[in-house]
Amino acid sequence: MDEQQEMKVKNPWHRPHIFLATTGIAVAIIIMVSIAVVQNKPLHQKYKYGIVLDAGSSHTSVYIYEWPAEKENNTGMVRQKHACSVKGKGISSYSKTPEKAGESLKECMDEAKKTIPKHRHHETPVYLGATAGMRLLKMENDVDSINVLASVEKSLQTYPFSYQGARIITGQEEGAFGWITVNYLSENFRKATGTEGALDLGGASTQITFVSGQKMESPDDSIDFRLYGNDYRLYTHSFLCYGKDQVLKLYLEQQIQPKPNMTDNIILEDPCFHPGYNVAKNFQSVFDSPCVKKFTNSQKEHNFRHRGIGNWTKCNEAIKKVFNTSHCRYSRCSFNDVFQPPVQGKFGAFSAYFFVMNFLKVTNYHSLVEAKKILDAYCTTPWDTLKQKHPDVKEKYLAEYCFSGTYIISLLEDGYKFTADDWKNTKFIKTIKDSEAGWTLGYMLNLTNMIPAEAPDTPLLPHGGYVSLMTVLSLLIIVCIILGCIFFRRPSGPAHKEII
Ligand SMILES: Nc1ccn([C@@H]2O[C@H](COP(=O)(O)OP(=O)(O)OP(=O)(O)O)[C@@H](O)[C@H]2O)c(=O)n1
Ligand SMILES: [Ca+2]
Repeated sequence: MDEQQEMKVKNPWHRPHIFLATTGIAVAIIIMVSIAVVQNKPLHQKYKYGIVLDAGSSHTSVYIYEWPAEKENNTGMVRQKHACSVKGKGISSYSKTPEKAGESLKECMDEAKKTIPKHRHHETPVYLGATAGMRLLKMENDVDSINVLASVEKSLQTYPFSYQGARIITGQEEGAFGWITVNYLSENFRKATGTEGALDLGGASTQITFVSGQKMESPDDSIDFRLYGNDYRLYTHSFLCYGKDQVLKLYLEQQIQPKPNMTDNIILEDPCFHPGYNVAKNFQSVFDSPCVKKFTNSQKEHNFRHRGIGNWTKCNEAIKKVFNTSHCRYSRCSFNDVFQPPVQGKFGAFSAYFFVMNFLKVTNYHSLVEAKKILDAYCTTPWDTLKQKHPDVKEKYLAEYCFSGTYIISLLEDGYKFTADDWKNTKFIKTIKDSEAGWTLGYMLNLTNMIPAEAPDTPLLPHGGYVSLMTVLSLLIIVCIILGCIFFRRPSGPAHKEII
């Protein structure tokens, strides 16, 4: 045996399996270190929290959001941890007893204190945004609206959180932040598929928001955003008085056609209410809103009889009249002389869109024609039959679903000019990945700068992928070490024997 042969036998590096095992270990270690450096993320996430109060016209909700502290600039990371519905009506209903507006928040805010870990309290921002109910109160009586806001502010400041203000948000903010919420939760800002529009139907106002490539003819209805490195031109409009409760007042006012010499003998035969529905109502209580103006104060003292006749076709015809389509100063309008480009893409419809359609069991799997048939059948159902069938549903809601469902279809079709295809592209939603759809999340993301204009640097891998890869590589190293040990120790091959 020559010298070269002897070297080969004595030097274990010359054995291919040892060489392979060592190279495997080295490569695995290099990959692991590189990924760990790029990933640069602790395994135990620390969570941060934020609180938003949605002071709506019909009720107030307190939302608690949470997100991993290290990932706050990534889309889809903030989620709803908890929601609490404040007992009673919206804060605008306390216009004559403002101190009660603040008191009403106590239960839900106490719950927030328990839900959020104590050491995070002082850094948790709290925002209150009031919507159409307070916009209407401000129009009616500015001082009353200031007092109500002062009362909720005083109450919120007694909590250990970081109070950031209570204000009436604009209809444009309400629409735009609802759109941000929907697209943030669906992670559409990073997808090539584009964004979806947002439809919000509240008690007092309604919003439509979508990306449009058309020329924006009215600057008030247009907002430009740069989010995660993409530019978006949004069309958004909020219709005050066209929420589900206020539009019912507009409709009833039109049905009654107030006359100067009105008495208590007025009977309203209403196609949007069920046969057998027969309730005495007070003009004052029905028409207590700046949205309806045709009743004089003396007329409001009277009562009227509200009788249902359950006729969907007539109901639909009557509802159409709440949309004024006789003038349009732009190239195209939705209604009431409001500019609107043609709707485009998919839509997520939430709040009362969902409550009403969910009750009626109408989805976008039904065609528009089928949806109308379902409503027709519902509207003609006698009132007594309905009450027996749904003993747990609040009577006020139950009585109004025929009107509200018909209004929703008319708002989409006659108001926003949705075609049967646009209807198919519209989903009625309550939540997206367990977080409620609405303006609050978008509002908080904006105020805490959690939606950057440019795409933030993202980790190489999602957390799950990172953990899996590290595990596989660790196993590979262990296997290589074991193999290496075995082959190092074992005398192998005939060459060895020959030496001995
Ligand atoms: N399970 C429910 C809950 C609410 N509603 C009704 O749906 C409407 C809208 O509710 P919401 O979206 O909560 O309206 P607000 O936010 O209070 O009103 P706005 O946004 O106009 O200020 C209200 O008439 C409310 O009474 C309903 O029909 N069924
Ligand atoms: Ca609302």
